Amino acid sequence: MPALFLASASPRRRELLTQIGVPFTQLSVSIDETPLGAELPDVYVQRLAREKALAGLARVEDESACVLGADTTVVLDQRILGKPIDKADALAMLQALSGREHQVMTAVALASKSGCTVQLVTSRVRFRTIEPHEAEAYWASGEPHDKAGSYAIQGWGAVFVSAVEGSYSAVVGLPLCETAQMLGVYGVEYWTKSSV
Ligand SMILES: Cc1cn([C@H]2C[C@H](O)[C@@H](COP(=O)(O)OP(=O)(O)OP(=O)(O)O)O2)c(=O)[nH]c1=O
Repeated sequence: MPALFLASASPRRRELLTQIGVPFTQLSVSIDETPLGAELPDVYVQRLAREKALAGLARVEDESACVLGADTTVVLDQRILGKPIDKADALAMLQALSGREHQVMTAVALASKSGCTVQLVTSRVRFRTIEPHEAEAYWASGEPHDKAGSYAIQGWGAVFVSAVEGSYSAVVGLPLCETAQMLGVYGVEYWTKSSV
C-alpha cells in the first residue's frame, strides 16, 4: 500500500482523516491563498487543494507516496469568505451570513507521481439570525480566528446553524465519503486503525 501524507497544518483535517482509520504522516505546506482576479469560488478552492497536494508531493522522497491536500471556503452570493483578517472582518462576515443560507465548498486533491485528482464537495448551511452582541462574544472566544467564514460548525458556531444539507465532514474541512473513495482508487486503505 502506498504511504499517505496529509499536506495540511489543520488539526481538523488530521482528526477527520484519523476518524476513518487511515495511517498517514502530516506535513505542513505553505502556499499563497490569494484568489486570482475574478476567480470563481469553485475554481479557487480546487486550485488551492491541488497546489497544497503538489507542494506536499514535492517535499516527499518516497516515489510511490500519495499526498492529500484540501481547501475549504465559505461562499455567499458567489463571494469567497476566507479566514478573517481581523475582528471587523469577522464581524462583517457573521453579519452577512446571519439569517441566510450559504455554501461551503471543500476541494480534496490526491497527488502521486502519476498525477493529481481533485474533487469538489459543496454543502449548504443555513444560519439563524445572529445578534451583534453574539457576534462580538463569538469573536472573543477565539474560535472564528482561523476558520473560513469566521465560524466552526463543530464548535460553538453550531448554535448559529439551523440546517445543513450535504457533507458535514466537508464543512469541517475534509469530505470523508469522497476522500475514502479517492484513497481506494490510489490503493490506500482506510479502516486499518481503530479511531475509538
Ligand atoms: C466553515 C468551517 C471551516 N473550518 C475550517 C477548516 C479549515 O481548517 C479552515 C479553512 O482554511 P483552509 O485554508 O481550508 O485550511 P487551513 O489553512 O486551516 O489548513 P491547511 O491549508 O494547512 O490544510 O476553516 C472549520 O473548522 N469549521 C467550519 O465550520
